[in-house]
Amino acid sequence: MTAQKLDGVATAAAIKAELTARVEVLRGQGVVPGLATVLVGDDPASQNYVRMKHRDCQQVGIASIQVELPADATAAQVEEAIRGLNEDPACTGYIVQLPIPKHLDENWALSLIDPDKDADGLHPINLGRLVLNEPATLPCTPRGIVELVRRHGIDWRGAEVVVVGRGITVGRPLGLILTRRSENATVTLCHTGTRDLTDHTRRADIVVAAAGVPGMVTASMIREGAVCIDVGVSRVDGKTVGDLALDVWDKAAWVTPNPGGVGPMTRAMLLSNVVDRAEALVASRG
Ligand SMILES: Nc1nc(=O)c2c([nH]1)NC[C@@H]1CN(c3ccc(C(=O)N[C@@H](CCC(=O)O)C(=O)O)cc3)C=[N+]21
Repeated sequence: MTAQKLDGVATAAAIKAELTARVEVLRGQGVVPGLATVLVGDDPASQNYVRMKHRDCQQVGIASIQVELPADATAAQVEEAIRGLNEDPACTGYIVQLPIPKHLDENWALSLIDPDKDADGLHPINLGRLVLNEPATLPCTPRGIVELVRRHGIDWRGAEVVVVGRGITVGRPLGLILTRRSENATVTLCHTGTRDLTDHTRRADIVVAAAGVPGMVTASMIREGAVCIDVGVSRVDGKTVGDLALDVWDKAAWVTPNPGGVGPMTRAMLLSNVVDRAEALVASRG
Protein backbone atom coordinates (compact mmCIF):
# COMPACT_ATOMS: atom_id res chain seq x y z
CA MET A 1 0.00 0.00 0.00
CA THR A 2 1.30 3.42 -0.81
CA ALA A 3 0.73 6.53 1.28
CA GLN A 4 -1.65 9.30 0.30
CA LYS A 5 -0.12 12.51 -0.95
CA LEU A 6 -0.27 15.71 1.11
CA ASP A 7 -0.61 17.84 -1.99
CA GLY A 8 1.16 21.16 -1.48
CA VAL A 9 0.61 22.35 -5.04
CA ALA A 10 -3.18 21.89 -4.95
CA THR A 11 -3.49 23.28 -1.42
CA ALA A 12 -1.36 26.31 -2.26
CA ALA A 13 -3.57 26.91 -5.33
CA ALA A 14 -6.70 26.87 -3.15
CA ILE A 15 -5.11 29.31 -0.69
CA LYS A 16 -4.04 31.60 -3.54
CA ALA A 17 -7.63 31.69 -4.80
CA GLU A 18 -8.80 32.78 -1.34
CA LEU A 19 -6.06 35.41 -1.19
CA THR A 20 -6.96 36.78 -4.62
CA ALA A 21 -10.43 37.62 -3.31
CA ARG A 22 -9.01 39.30 -0.20
CA VAL A 23 -6.59 41.35 -2.33
CA GLU A 24 -9.58 42.52 -4.42
CA VAL A 25 -11.29 43.76 -1.26
CA LEU A 26 -8.12 45.54 -0.13
CA ARG A 27 -7.77 47.25 -3.50
CA GLY A 28 -11.37 48.41 -3.13
CA GLN A 29 -10.34 49.94 0.19
CA GLY A 30 -7.47 51.75 -1.48
CA VAL A 31 -4.65 49.51 -0.28
CA VAL A 32 -2.51 47.55 -2.73
CA PRO A 33 -0.53 44.89 -0.83
CA GLY A 34 3.12 45.03 -1.89
CA LEU A 35 5.76 42.40 -1.17
CA ALA A 36 9.42 43.31 -1.40
CA THR A 37 12.35 40.91 -1.38
CA VAL A 38 15.90 41.78 -0.46
CA LEU A 39 18.37 39.49 -2.16
CA VAL A 40 22.03 39.85 -1.27
CA GLY A 41 24.46 38.06 -3.60
CA ASP A 42 23.90 35.82 -6.61
CA ASP A 43 23.19 32.32 -5.30
CA PRO A 44 21.20 30.67 -8.13
CA ALA A 45 18.87 28.78 -5.75
CA SER A 46 18.00 31.99 -3.88
CA GLN A 47 17.46 33.83 -7.18
CA ASN A 48 15.08 31.06 -8.21
CA TYR A 49 13.09 31.22 -4.94
CA VAL A 50 12.80 34.98 -5.18
CA ARG A 51 11.64 34.71 -8.80
CA MET A 52 8.94 32.22 -7.79
CA LYS A 53 7.75 34.52 -4.98
CA HIS A 54 7.31 37.43 -7.40
CA ARG A 55 5.46 35.21 -9.86
CA ASP A 56 3.12 34.13 -7.02
CA CYS A 57 2.46 37.80 -6.19
CA GLN A 58 1.47 38.51 -9.75
CA GLN A 59 -1.00 35.60 -9.68
CA VAL A 60 -2.91 36.98 -6.67
CA GLY A 61 -2.66 40.70 -7.47
CA ILE A 62 0.03 41.63 -4.94
CA ALA A 63 2.48 44.26 -6.20
CA SER A 64 6.12 43.32 -5.88
CA ILE A 65 9.40 45.10 -5.44
CA GLN A 66 12.79 43.48 -5.98
CA VAL A 67 15.83 44.84 -4.19
CA GLU A 68 19.16 43.30 -5.18
CA LEU A 69 22.55 43.89 -3.61
CA PRO A 70 25.94 42.49 -4.65
CA ALA A 71 27.56 39.61 -2.72
CA ASP A 72 30.12 42.04 -1.28
CA ALA A 73 27.52 44.56 -0.06
CA THR A 74 28.49 46.30 3.16
CA ALA A 75 26.41 46.25 6.33
CA ALA A 76 25.67 49.93 5.71
CA GLN A 77 24.26 49.15 2.26
CA VAL A 78 22.07 46.37 3.62
CA GLU A 79 20.85 48.63 6.40
CA GLU A 80 20.04 51.38 3.92
CA ALA A 81 18.02 48.97 1.76
CA ILE A 82 16.05 47.72 4.76
CA ARG A 83 15.40 51.22 6.13
CA GLY A 84 14.23 52.25 2.65
CA LEU A 85 11.59 49.48 2.66
CA ASN A 86 10.49 50.33 6.19
CA GLU A 87 9.69 53.81 4.90
CA ASP A 88 8.29 52.86 1.50
CA PRO A 89 4.45 52.97 1.62
CA ALA A 90 4.28 50.77 -1.52
CA CYS A 91 5.87 47.96 0.48
CA THR A 92 3.41 46.51 2.99
CA GLY A 93 5.51 43.45 3.77
CA TYR A 94 8.95 42.14 2.91
CA ILE A 95 11.59 39.51 3.47
CA VAL A 96 15.36 39.40 3.50
CA GLN A 97 16.07 36.23 1.55
CA LEU A 98 18.23 33.90 3.64
CA PRO A 99 21.02 32.93 3.74
CA ILE A 100 22.88 36.22 3.33
CA PRO A 101 26.66 36.33 2.72
CA LYS A 102 28.73 35.23 5.72
CA HIS A 103 30.34 38.63 6.39
CA LEU A 104 26.87 39.90 7.38
CA ASP A 105 24.99 38.90 10.53
CA GLU A 106 21.59 37.37 9.75
CA ASN A 107 20.00 38.17 13.12
CA TRP A 108 21.21 41.74 12.85
CA ALA A 109 19.58 42.12 9.41
CA LEU A 110 16.31 40.58 10.61
CA SER A 111 16.23 42.91 13.61
CA LEU A 112 16.22 45.98 11.32
CA ILE A 113 12.92 45.00 9.68
CA ASP A 114 9.84 46.93 10.82
CA PRO A 115 7.96 44.19 12.77
CA ASP A 116 4.71 45.39 11.15
CA LYS A 117 6.20 44.67 7.70
CA ASP A 118 7.91 41.41 8.69
CA ALA A 119 6.42 38.97 6.14
CA ASP A 120 8.65 36.11 7.36
CA GLY A 121 7.78 36.32 11.06
CA LEU A 122 11.48 36.12 11.88
CA HIS A 123 11.91 39.51 13.57
CA PRO A 124 12.72 38.99 17.28
CA ILE A 125 9.53 40.88 18.23
CA ASN A 126 7.39 38.43 16.27
CA LEU A 127 9.26 35.39 17.57
CA GLY A 128 8.88 36.86 21.07
CA ARG A 129 5.14 37.32 20.56
CA LEU A 130 4.93 33.67 19.51
CA VAL A 131 6.68 32.59 22.71
CA LEU A 132 4.40 34.87 24.76
CA ASN A 133 1.19 33.58 23.10
CA GLU A 134 0.40 36.96 21.61
CA PRO A 135 -0.89 37.46 18.05
CA ALA A 136 2.18 37.38 15.78
CA THR A 137 3.14 37.07 12.15
CA LEU A 138 4.27 33.44 11.93
CA PRO A 139 7.21 32.03 9.96
CA CYS A 140 6.04 30.79 6.56
CA THR A 141 7.24 27.19 6.53
CA PRO A 142 5.82 26.19 9.93
CA ARG A 143 2.56 27.97 9.11
CA GLY A 144 2.45 26.14 5.77
CA ILE A 145 2.97 22.76 7.42
CA VAL A 146 0.17 23.36 9.96
CA GLU A 147 -2.20 24.44 7.18
CA LEU A 148 -1.28 21.61 4.75
CA VAL A 149 -1.97 18.92 7.33
CA ARG A 150 -5.16 20.56 8.59
CA ARG A 151 -6.58 20.98 5.08
CA HIS A 152 -6.22 17.24 4.49
CA GLY A 153 -8.52 16.57 7.45
CA ILE A 154 -5.73 15.48 9.81
CA ASP A 155 -5.99 16.70 13.40
CA TRP A 156 -2.98 18.10 15.26
CA ARG A 157 -4.87 17.97 18.57
CA GLY A 158 -3.41 15.36 20.85
CA ALA A 159 -1.02 14.14 18.16
CA GLU A 160 2.45 12.99 19.13
CA VAL A 161 4.68 15.03 16.83
CA VAL A 162 8.41 14.58 16.37
CA VAL A 163 10.21 17.45 14.69
CA VAL A 164 13.72 16.66 13.50
CA GLY A 165 15.71 19.90 13.34
CA ARG A 166 15.87 22.95 15.59
CA GLY A 167 16.55 25.64 13.00
CA ILE A 168 15.23 29.15 13.46
CA THR A 169 13.11 29.17 10.28
CA VAL A 170 11.39 25.80 10.78
CA GLY A 171 11.98 23.43 13.70
CA ARG A 172 12.09 25.80 16.64
CA PRO A 173 9.07 27.97 15.68
CA LEU A 174 7.08 24.88 14.59
CA GLY A 175 7.48 23.43 18.08
CA LEU A 176 6.18 26.68 19.55
CA ILE A 177 3.21 26.85 17.17
CA LEU A 178 2.12 23.22 17.61
CA THR A 179 2.17 23.42 21.40
CA ARG A 180 -0.24 26.40 21.50
CA ARG A 181 -3.73 25.62 22.80
CA SER A 182 -5.15 26.09 19.31
CA GLU A 183 -3.07 23.19 17.94
CA ASN A 184 -2.59 21.22 21.17
CA ALA A 185 -0.03 18.76 19.81
CA THR A 186 2.65 17.17 21.98
CA VAL A 187 6.00 17.95 20.43
CA THR A 188 9.41 16.37 20.75
CA LEU A 189 12.09 18.51 19.14
CA CYS A 190 15.01 16.33 18.04
CA HIS A 191 18.40 17.49 16.77
CA THR A 192 21.98 16.36 16.15
CA GLY A 193 22.47 15.88 19.89
CA THR A 194 19.51 13.48 20.22
CA ARG A 195 20.84 10.17 21.55
CA ASP A 196 18.39 7.78 19.89
CA LEU A 197 16.39 9.47 17.12
CA THR A 198 14.55 6.32 16.06
CA ASP A 199 13.34 5.80 19.61
CA HIS A 200 11.44 9.08 19.21
CA THR A 201 10.32 8.91 15.57
CA ARG A 202 8.85 5.40 15.94
CA ARG A 203 6.37 6.67 18.50
CA ALA A 204 5.25 9.68 16.47
CA ASP A 205 1.86 10.11 14.80
CA ILE A 206 3.40 12.90 12.74
CA VAL A 207 7.09 13.22 11.83
CA VAL A 208 8.43 16.51 10.47
CA ALA A 209 11.85 16.03 8.87
CA ALA A 210 13.56 19.42 8.83
CA ALA A 211 17.20 18.55 9.29
CA GLY A 212 18.48 19.18 5.76
CA VAL A 213 20.07 15.73 5.60
CA PRO A 214 19.00 13.89 2.42
CA GLY A 215 17.00 10.71 3.06
CA MET A 216 17.71 10.65 6.79
CA VAL A 217 14.23 9.49 7.87
CA THR A 218 13.64 5.97 6.55
CA ALA A 219 10.67 3.56 6.74
CA SER A 220 12.29 1.60 9.57
CA MET A 221 12.26 4.75 11.71
CA ILE A 222 8.51 5.42 11.49
CA ARG A 223 5.29 3.86 12.70
CA GLU A 224 2.93 2.16 10.26
CA GLY A 225 0.30 4.77 9.29
CA ALA A 226 2.33 7.81 10.34
CA VAL A 227 2.07 11.23 8.69
CA CYS A 228 5.44 12.30 7.25
CA ILE A 229 6.34 15.87 6.35
CA ASP A 230 9.45 16.55 4.29
CA VAL A 231 10.99 20.00 4.75
CA GLY A 232 14.48 19.18 3.48
CA VAL A 233 15.88 20.97 0.45
CA SER A 234 19.23 19.50 -0.56
CA ARG A 235 20.75 19.43 -3.99
CA VAL A 236 22.20 16.11 -5.14
CA ASP A 237 23.37 15.92 -8.77
CA GLY A 238 21.27 18.96 -9.63
CA LYS A 239 18.10 17.36 -8.24
CA THR A 240 16.14 18.44 -5.16
CA VAL A 241 16.32 15.75 -2.49
CA GLY A 242 14.36 15.85 0.75
CA ASP A 243 14.96 14.46 4.23
CA LEU A 244 12.56 11.51 3.73
CA ALA A 245 13.77 8.29 2.15
CA LEU A 246 11.45 6.99 -0.59
CA ASP A 247 10.57 3.83 1.37
CA VAL A 248 8.44 5.87 3.83
CA TRP A 249 5.75 5.91 1.11
CA ASP A 250 5.27 2.15 1.67
CA LYS A 251 4.68 2.47 5.40
CA ALA A 252 3.18 5.91 6.12
CA ALA A 253 -0.48 6.90 5.68
CA TRP A 254 0.30 10.40 4.40
CA VAL A 255 3.49 11.85 2.93
CA THR A 256 4.38 15.23 1.45
CA PRO A 257 5.94 14.93 -2.00
CA ASN A 258 9.14 16.94 -2.35
CA PRO A 259 9.10 18.97 -4.50
CA GLY A 260 5.37 19.69 -4.48
CA GLY A 261 4.72 19.65 -0.73
CA VAL A 262 6.07 22.07 1.84
CA GLY A 263 7.80 24.40 -0.69
CA PRO A 264 4.65 25.66 -2.43
CA MET A 265 2.94 25.97 0.98
CA THR A 266 5.79 28.12 2.27
CA ARG A 267 5.28 30.49 -0.64
CA ALA A 268 1.48 30.54 -0.16
CA MET A 269 1.97 31.48 3.51
CA LEU A 270 4.32 34.30 2.54
CA LEU A 271 1.52 35.73 0.40
CA SER A 272 -0.91 35.12 3.23
CA ASN A 273 1.32 37.01 5.68
CA VAL A 274 1.51 39.94 3.25
CA VAL A 275 -2.28 40.05 2.88
CA ASP A 276 -2.71 39.76 6.67
CA ARG A 277 -0.30 42.68 7.16
CA ALA A 278 -2.13 44.82 4.59
CA GLU A 279 -5.48 44.07 6.25
CA ALA A 280 -4.00 45.04 9.62
CA LEU A 281 -2.89 48.31 8.04
CA VAL A 282 -6.46 49.04 6.88
CA ALA A 283 -7.81 48.15 10.33
CA SER A 284 -5.32 50.49 12.03
CA ARG A 285 -6.41 53.35 9.79
CA GLY A 286 -9.93 52.82 11.13
N1 LIG B 1 13.80 34.90 4.36
C1 LIG B 1 13.58 33.73 3.83
N2 LIG B 1 12.33 33.23 3.82
C2 LIG B 1 12.09 32.00 3.26
O1 LIG B 1 10.93 31.54 3.27
C3 LIG B 1 13.18 31.28 2.70
C4 LIG B 1 14.45 31.87 2.74
N3 LIG B 1 14.62 33.06 3.31
N4 LIG B 1 15.51 31.22 2.22
C5 LIG B 1 15.39 29.94 1.58
C6 LIG B 1 14.21 29.15 2.06
C7 LIG B 1 13.78 28.08 1.10
N5 LIG B 1 12.44 28.41 0.72
C8 LIG B 1 11.70 27.73 -0.23
C9 LIG B 1 10.49 28.20 -0.67
C10 LIG B 1 9.80 27.54 -1.67
C11 LIG B 1 10.29 26.40 -2.24
C12 LIG B 1 9.52 25.74 -3.32
O2 LIG B 1 8.47 26.21 -3.69
N6 LIG B 1 9.99 24.63 -3.89
C13 LIG B 1 9.30 23.93 -4.95
C14 LIG B 1 10.25 23.51 -6.05
C15 LIG B 1 11.14 24.61 -6.48
C16 LIG B 1 12.00 24.28 -7.68
O3 LIG B 1 11.43 24.04 -8.74
O4 LIG B 1 13.23 24.29 -7.51
C17 LIG B 1 8.64 22.70 -4.39
O5 LIG B 1 9.01 22.28 -3.27
O6 LIG B 1 7.79 22.17 -5.06
C18 LIG B 1 11.48 25.90 -1.81
C19 LIG B 1 12.18 26.56 -0.80
C20 LIG B 1 12.07 29.57 1.32
N7 LIG B 1 13.04 30.03 2.12
